[in-house]
Amino acid sequence: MTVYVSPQTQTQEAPAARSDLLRIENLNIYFGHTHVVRFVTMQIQPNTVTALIGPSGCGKTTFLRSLNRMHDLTPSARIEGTVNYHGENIYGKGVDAVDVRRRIGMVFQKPNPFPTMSIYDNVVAGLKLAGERRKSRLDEVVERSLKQAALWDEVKDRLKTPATGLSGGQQQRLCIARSLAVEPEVLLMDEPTSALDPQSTQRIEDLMSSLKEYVTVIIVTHNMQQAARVSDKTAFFLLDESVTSKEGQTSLIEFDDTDKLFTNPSDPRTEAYITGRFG
Ligand SMILES: Nc1ncnc2c1ncn2[C@@H]1O[C@H](COP(=O)(O)OP(=O)(O)OP(=O)(O)O)[C@@H](O)[C@H]1O
Repeated sequence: MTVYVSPQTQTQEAPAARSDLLRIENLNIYFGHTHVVRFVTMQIQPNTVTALIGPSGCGKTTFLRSLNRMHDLTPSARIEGTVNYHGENIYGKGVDAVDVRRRIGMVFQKPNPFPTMSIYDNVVAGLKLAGERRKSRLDEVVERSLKQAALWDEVKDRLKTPATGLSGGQQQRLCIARSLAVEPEVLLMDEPTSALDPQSTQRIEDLMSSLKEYVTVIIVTHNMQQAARVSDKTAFFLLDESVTSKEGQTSLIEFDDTDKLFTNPSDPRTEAYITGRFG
């Protein structure tokens, strides 16, 4: 089903199969002359958690941000290749980036609730912006989203108090609730626990498996144990400058079931990384 392309720009292409929620093909990302993400091709299946791992600077965040057009406002960024969402390129002509970001949401490294707003208003900020005013509808979305983000029980008696009164971990779950409120299909998470204490990290990790019921999650993490704990699939990224042939120049070294990648990787570079020999 086409969900974000205006009627004039819809293509006649048949919709992709449900198993092809996101199909990334030959994706290259440059900042100026620097080739940061190279020839990445991968498919993301619905209702899965995919972890992106790899050494610092290998382009994980850059890749993640390309999946909902977050580089649009970076003048030096250039993107080649395609990111097909339900069979249509999100970078295609006439595609509305705001609409893409509603369907493919993002949670950032540091919790960033709107500081002047209450817990309630944070959750419904996106819906209100889209014109929703019905109190019953807003109430319903607040309860549903906070429950999905495993925060409802902790805040249900203080919804109208400032979001800044919450702990860091609670603020991050509030940001997850805020993203879920507009019912995205995909949630991109950029190291969502790196600013949190171990207990809050654990809460978010626990949340991950239930989130899969509602959304497809793609998460960048520095923490390999976390990737192994929370994800179904893992993608290992690396910029291997020793490879000179164009065919070999891909940032995506290995992409497989998480169990397989961590126990029996196919590529020696993956093995070297997961056993701590570099990075
Ligand atoms: N806006 C930008 N302008 C120029 N270069 C950038 C920009 N954003 C990222 N880069 C560069 O792109 C490369 C990849 O960065 P990126 O943040 O994607 O890596 P990463 O794998 O997520 O690293 P880390 O694990 O340290 O967060 C780095 O060399 C970085 O300096």
